[in-house]
Amino acid sequence: MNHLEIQGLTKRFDLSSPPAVHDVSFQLKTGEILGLLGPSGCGKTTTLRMIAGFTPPDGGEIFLEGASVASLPPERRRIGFVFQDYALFPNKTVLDNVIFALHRKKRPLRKNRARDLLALVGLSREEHRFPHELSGGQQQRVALARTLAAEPELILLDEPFSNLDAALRESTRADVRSLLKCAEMSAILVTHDQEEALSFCDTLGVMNAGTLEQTGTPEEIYLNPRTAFVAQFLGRANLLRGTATGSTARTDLGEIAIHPATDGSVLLSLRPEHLTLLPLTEANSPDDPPRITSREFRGHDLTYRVKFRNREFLVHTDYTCDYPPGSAVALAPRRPGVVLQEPGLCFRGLSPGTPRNSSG
Ligand SMILES: Nc1ncnc2c1ncn2[C@@H]1O[C@H](COP(=O)(O)OP(=O)(O)OP(=O)(O)O)[C@@H](O)[C@H]1O
Repeated sequence: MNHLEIQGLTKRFDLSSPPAVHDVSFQLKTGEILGLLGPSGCGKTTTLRMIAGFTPPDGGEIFLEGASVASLPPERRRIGFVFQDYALFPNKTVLDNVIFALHRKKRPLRKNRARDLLALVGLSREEHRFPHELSGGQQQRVALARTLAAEPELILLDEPFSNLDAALRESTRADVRSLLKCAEMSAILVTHDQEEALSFCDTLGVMNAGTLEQTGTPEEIYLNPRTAFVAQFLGRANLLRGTATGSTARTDLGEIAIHPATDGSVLLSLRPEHLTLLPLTEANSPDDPPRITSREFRGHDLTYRVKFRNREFLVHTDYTCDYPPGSAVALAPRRPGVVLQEPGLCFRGLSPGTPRNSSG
């Protein structure tokens, strides 16, 4: 059974504007960490707040362990919420902050349980400190210990790492992920940081303007983006028009492999690392060949901008594929172009409008 199931969740704050969240559906398995990813204002926090019970939905259903939570107030949903600003009590010690969240436990048991939780988040030695005596990452771990103290069945994390500097953010999110995994907690992380989503989450949902455009594992979404928005929001993408006949398409780059098979006009996504540069030969030398406009050495790879037919392609190669700026080169795909969903597009073997993968 799914731990959490959301069906057709919808919220409109203002009748004169489009809904903040429109017909959002997804599932979360026990112990799974789902990332809700999308640009500012796309409806991530509103979705989280509806699950927690802070914002009433206008439509749709939320099931926890198969039971609807519609009639339950936030405190009876057994959902923990970790906020961006940690919301610790500044005048209480670390230990007392956690003890405060244990009010449902019998008084003599509280201190030991709080110490167990602080040990779990690696802060036993800091129990007598006050929040202002801790680093941002340590404060975040206290907030997590306090949320775990309430023994929630699900934890919702709203941009919990955004106040930390880059180095601390990376180590804190690795710590928090392993804590959640140790505790076998299901969690939803809201973020607009794609690197955070990729490294922290088991599955992702990419939101755009109130709707969920695609769900799947990070690999599925990265390698098979469904729409141009997803292709460009998660990673970088070269978008290319073409005319498809089955598994190939005629494009500015010549005839290239595509997937899935389709016919007619298509919009394709090619990741920069799925393109490569080759020396020009008589066979691949058009009148006005692709030309390198910039070359950036990035240690383990090289990033090129290549101008061809009045547009720019982004290409990532390994450092051995070395051409100086200004060179004329051949531009070749190393993987099939991914056919993106557009209105009216029909994949071979599927009826019009059918998503090409069942995960999203
Ligand atoms: N209480 C509210 N009253 C009116 N409009 C709201 C309210 N809360 C959110 N909105 C609007 O709903 C839309 C979605 O907001 P939401 O906070 O869910 O986006 P978000 O994806 O979490 O953004 P961010 O990444 O900036 O936090 C926005 O247009 C926002 O202005």
